[in-house]
Amino acid sequence: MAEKIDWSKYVQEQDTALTTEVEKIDIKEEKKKDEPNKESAADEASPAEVSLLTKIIRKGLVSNKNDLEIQRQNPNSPLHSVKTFEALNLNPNLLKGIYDMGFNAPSKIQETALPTLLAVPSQNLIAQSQSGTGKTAAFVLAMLSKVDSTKKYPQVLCLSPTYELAIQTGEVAAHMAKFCPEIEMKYAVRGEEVPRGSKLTEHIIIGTPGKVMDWALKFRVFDLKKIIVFVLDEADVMIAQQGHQDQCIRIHKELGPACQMMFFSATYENDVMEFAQAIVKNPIIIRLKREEESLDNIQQYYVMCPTQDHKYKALTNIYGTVGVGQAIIFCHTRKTANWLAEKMSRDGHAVAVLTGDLTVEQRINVLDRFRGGQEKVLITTNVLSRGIDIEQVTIVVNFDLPVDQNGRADCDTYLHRIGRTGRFGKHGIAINLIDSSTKHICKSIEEHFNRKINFLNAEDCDEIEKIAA
Ligand SMILES: Nc1ncnc2c1ncn2[C@@H]1O[C@H](COP(=O)(O)OP(=O)(O)OP(=O)(O)O)[C@@H](O)[C@H]1O
Repeated sequence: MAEKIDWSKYVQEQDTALTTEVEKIDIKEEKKKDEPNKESAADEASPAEVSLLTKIIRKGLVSNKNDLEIQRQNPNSPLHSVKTFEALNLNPNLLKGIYDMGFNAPSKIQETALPTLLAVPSQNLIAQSQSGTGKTAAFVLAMLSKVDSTKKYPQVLCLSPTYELAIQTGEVAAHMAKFCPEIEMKYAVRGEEVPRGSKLTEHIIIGTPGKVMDWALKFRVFDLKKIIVFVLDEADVMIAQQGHQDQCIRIHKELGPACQMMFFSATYENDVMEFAQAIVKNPIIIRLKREEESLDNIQQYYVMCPTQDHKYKALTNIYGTVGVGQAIIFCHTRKTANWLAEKMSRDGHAVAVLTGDLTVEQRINVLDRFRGGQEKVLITTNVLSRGIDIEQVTIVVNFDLPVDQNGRADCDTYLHRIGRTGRFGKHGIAINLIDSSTKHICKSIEEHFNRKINFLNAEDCDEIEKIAA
């Protein structure tokens, strides 16, 4: 008979080993600047909130103009891309599900990642691609393809950082598996309970780390050793965020050596990527090349405004003249955002405001209304800087330029703020309201991206009309 393992001892040992490894790699728990802050500080969201809001705000596929960079540690790994879903030799009922979702051809990340995800023998993957480029659909398709429905136990495990994202992924899976009723799924999220002593018979588990850990390690309702596919969605958040990190790593440690790893994220900080590579054996790595090109369709301007009131006047002038589409206005603090929202509302504009004051539910509500066009102007802070993917947004205004904790130009945030308008070859306009004390920041941004930011006279309606044409 096989020797009985003392799991609690085993888990403890693994934890200690892992903690040492994590410390060695020096993953920051969460950056201080991401913490909810005092009134005067910049308003930032946690990565988990950002990813949730990003998903909520976005509709439809974002076409990725940037190249993906592929690295592989094992040169013998097969690498090819596919231009059609048929070329993947999928179960015909899955293919039917894909077409039923309205997908005609794979997106860039799908054409690159799917052959690796579906390869036999299985191949580990760490993939990065921007939000909305089809990552979820890619790993869901791989999850469904790998299931052996004749075996009545969990074989695929997908971890998401939040309840909402787990449900969203489950909904994608349910739609894709519409014509494969034999594949069964189970959510391991809050509110879902399983009787102690029972064994799960579903093939796929989609859940949050805490619940999955309870089910797998405390109640033992399924066996992590039998999982053949392990998906870490929002891997960046999962690895870098305290709480999630410990749980994911514990779960990961329990998986069998042959389990296929699929790590997906829109962003990977370097230390997180380093850590991912330390725990995923021989992965193929698909990384996004830097987004420099995303400024191509966006005309950038600056307007000189000596005071806050001048900024306000410039803003209403520009918006009143351009008038079409929707606008997002970024402020540095919640206080400015609320002040501006109040002033614009008083002047009869339909504005929405989204700051870190609101609960996640309230933010979703605000975004839903904005996406539905109920408000034309959304005033926000950095809480939303990485989540702008609303097609009808034609103007992004930096009421305050993004700066880092040291008051220097925050070029990454600038790119995130303005880089989501002007998609699909459409023109987008970015307007920066500056004064003599922030002119140098505008200059730094201009130099960083090597893209001209032109002067705009906000009192000259003809000129404004010209830029909007
Ligand atoms: N091949 C495709 N053809 C058409 N639409 C697609 C395709 N793949 C995905 N989509 C759609 O594009 C949208 C974005 O896809 P998906 O949610 O998979 O992106 P994502 O990269 O996972 O985004 P995020 O990082 O926000 O999770 C969804 O509405 C999805 O239904």
